[in-house]
Amino acid sequence: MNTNKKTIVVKLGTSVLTSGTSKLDLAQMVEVVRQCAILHEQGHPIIVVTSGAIAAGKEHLNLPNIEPTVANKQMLAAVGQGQLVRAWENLFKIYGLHVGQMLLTRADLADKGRFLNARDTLNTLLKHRIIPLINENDAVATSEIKVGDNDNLSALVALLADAEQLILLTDQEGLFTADPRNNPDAKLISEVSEITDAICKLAGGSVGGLGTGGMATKIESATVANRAGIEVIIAAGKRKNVILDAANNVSVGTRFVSEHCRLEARKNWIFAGSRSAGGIIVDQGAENAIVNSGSSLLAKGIIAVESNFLRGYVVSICNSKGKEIARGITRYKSVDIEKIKGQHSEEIEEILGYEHGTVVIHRDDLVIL
Ligand SMILES: Nc1ncnc2c1ncn2[C@@H]1O[C@H](COP(=O)(O)OP(=O)(O)O)[C@@H](O)[C@H]1O
Ligand SMILES: N[C@@H](CCC(=O)OP(=O)(O)O)C(=O)O
Repeated sequence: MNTNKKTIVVKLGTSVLTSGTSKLDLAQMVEVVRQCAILHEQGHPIIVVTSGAIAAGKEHLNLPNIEPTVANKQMLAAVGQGQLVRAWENLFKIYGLHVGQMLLTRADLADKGRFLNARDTLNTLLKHRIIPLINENDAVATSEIKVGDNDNLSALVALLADAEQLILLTDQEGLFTADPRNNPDAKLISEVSEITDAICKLAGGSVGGLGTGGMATKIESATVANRAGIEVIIAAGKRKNVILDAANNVSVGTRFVSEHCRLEARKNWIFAGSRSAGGIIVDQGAENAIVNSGSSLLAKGIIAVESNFLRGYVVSICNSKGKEIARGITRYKSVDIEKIKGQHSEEIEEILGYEHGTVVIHRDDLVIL
C-alpha cells in the first residue's frame, strides 16, 4: 500500500448521529458519508465505529422514554442495529460504496484467536474496499464481556486495524478545560502531548442522556490508542469538513499526539506484552527469507514445533542450531503446524480441513531479533 495512505477509524457518538434529538439525523449522517467517501476515493482505508443502535431502536419503536434497564437496552439494540446499518448502507450506496457490519464484544478482542479472526475479517473487508461498520454487540453482550462504550471500542478497533488515526466525533468541539455544558468559560484544548492525571480530571461523564461515558471514556480511548502510536482527534461531528480536515492535519478539535512509533509499539507488544508460548524451528531457507528479505514464515520452511500453543500466541522462531532469530504471532496452533510443516501453503486446507491463510506467521506480526 502507498505510504501516503492512512487507515482512519471514525467513531460517531449517539450525540452526533441524533444531533441531540431522539431520531437519527440522516442529514448529519450523509455529511459523514460524503467525507468518508472522499477519503476512500483517495485510497485511505476508512473504518466507521457507529453508536446509535439504542437511539435508533427507540425511534423505530416510538419509545423515547423507555426505562434504560439492561433488558430494555438490549431489546432496543436488537431492533435498532438493523435500522442503523440500513440507514448507513443506503447513504453509502449514494457514493457507490458497500458496507460490512461487524458486531464485537470485549471477548472477541481479548481472546487471541478471536482477535485474529476479527482482524482477518476487517482486513478482508478493507481489501475489497468495503467500509466496515462496527458497533458493540449490545443485544447479546452482558457487562462481563462488554467493552461498555464505543470510545474504548474504537481504540481497540484502531489497534486491530493497525490504524494511523482515530477520529472521535461528538457534540462538543473537543476536550475543554471543564464540561462546557455547565461551564460557559471553559476553553478548548487544541493539543495534548501527554495524557496526565490533570488532563483526566478535566474530563467528565455524559450529562446529555444520549451518550455513554462522556469525555472520560474518550480520554481512556486516547490513552490506549496513543500508547500504540495512533494519533487521536476529538472533534465536533457537525463542524464543516471535520473528517477531511482531521485527516489532512488541519487543526480541528483536540489532537492527542502520540510520541510512540507504531511499529515500535507493536514490537514492544510482541516482546513485553506476551511471553513466548513455544518455539518453531525453521530451515536455512526460511531463516534467510525472514531475516534478510522481510518475508512471512511459510509452513514449507518449518522443521519442527516445540511445546503446545494456540492460534494467536506469541512464539519464538529458532534456526536449526536452536538460536532464536525472531518472534511473532502464530496463525496456526502447534498441533496444526505439526501436520503442515514442510508442506506447500496450497496444501494446508486439504491437510487440516480448513485454513487461516497461507502463512504461519505474517511478516507484520514478526519481530526479527
Ligand atoms: N472537559 C470536557 N470537555 C468537553 N466535553 C465534556 C467534558 N467533560 C464532560 N464532557 C461531556 O461529554 C459529552 C460528550 O460525551 P457523550 O455524551 O458520551 O457523547 P457521544 O455520544 O458523542 O459519545 C459532552 O456533551 C459533554 O457534556
Ligand atoms: N453501542 C451503543 C452505544 C454505546 C456508546 O458508547 O455510545 P456513545 O457514547 O454515544 O458513543 C449503541 O449503539 O447504542
